[in-house]
Amino acid sequence: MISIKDCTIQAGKFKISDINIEIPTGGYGILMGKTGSGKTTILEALCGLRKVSAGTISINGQDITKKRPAERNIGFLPQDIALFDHMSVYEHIAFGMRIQKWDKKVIDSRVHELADQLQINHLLERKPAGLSGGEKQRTAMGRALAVRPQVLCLDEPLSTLDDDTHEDVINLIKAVTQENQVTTLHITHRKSEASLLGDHFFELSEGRIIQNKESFL
Ligand SMILES: Nc1ncnc2c1ncn2[C@@H]1O[C@H](COP(=O)(O)OP(=O)(O)OP(=O)(O)O)[C@@H](O)[C@H]1O
Repeated sequence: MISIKDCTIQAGKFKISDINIEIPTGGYGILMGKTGSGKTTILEALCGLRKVSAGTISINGQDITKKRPAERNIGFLPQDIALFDHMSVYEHIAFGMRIQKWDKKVIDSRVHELADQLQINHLLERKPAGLSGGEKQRTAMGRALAVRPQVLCLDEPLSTLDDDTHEDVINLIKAVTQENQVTTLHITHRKSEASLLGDHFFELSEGRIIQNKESFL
């Protein structure tokens, strides 16, 4: 379960208070709201990239408010995807597991398992230059999911895709998040994306979180 409780988060002069978001284990939370309303700021606080000055953040009942990003067991797909030019698709997916010093054979088998799920087997030796937008998204998704995080944070992961690719990747995200049993918080501006993927819906409006029962925000 993701629980953001009574949090105050600041980014420069920008500040949001009394932020409350709760998503049960295995749930898929959608966060919407106007541009500049603070959605990324909330996601960054959850991932540990931004401090909270009040309130608590916990995952599966464990208080992680003061933990470093690497200790939180959260997979993060940032808005700009942020792939590394010099690394192959294989190396991207293996990245977190190598840092955590997983056994080589286990890394190899996990890379192939995810590449299968994400349908990027044929791209494992390629570098990001020349990959399509959808292929880059899948690679970043593989990197985010590799170490079996409890929580996945997606910041507008599909914003650069055309309508057909968009639908393909939505179906893929749905399948992959279910297969990997992660609790997800996903920022999007698209209502269709929200209703196809989400089961918990939050809107950030004038600094307040409103929880909606349905996806039509
Ligand atoms: N480091 C910073 N210093 C000053 N202001 C910041 C900083 N980071 C973010 N902000 C401001 O905080 C506000 C919220 O930004 P944030 O990126 O969280 O919005 P958002 O809802 O994700 O927007 P978008 O939908 O456009 O991605 C913006 O006004 C932004 O300029």
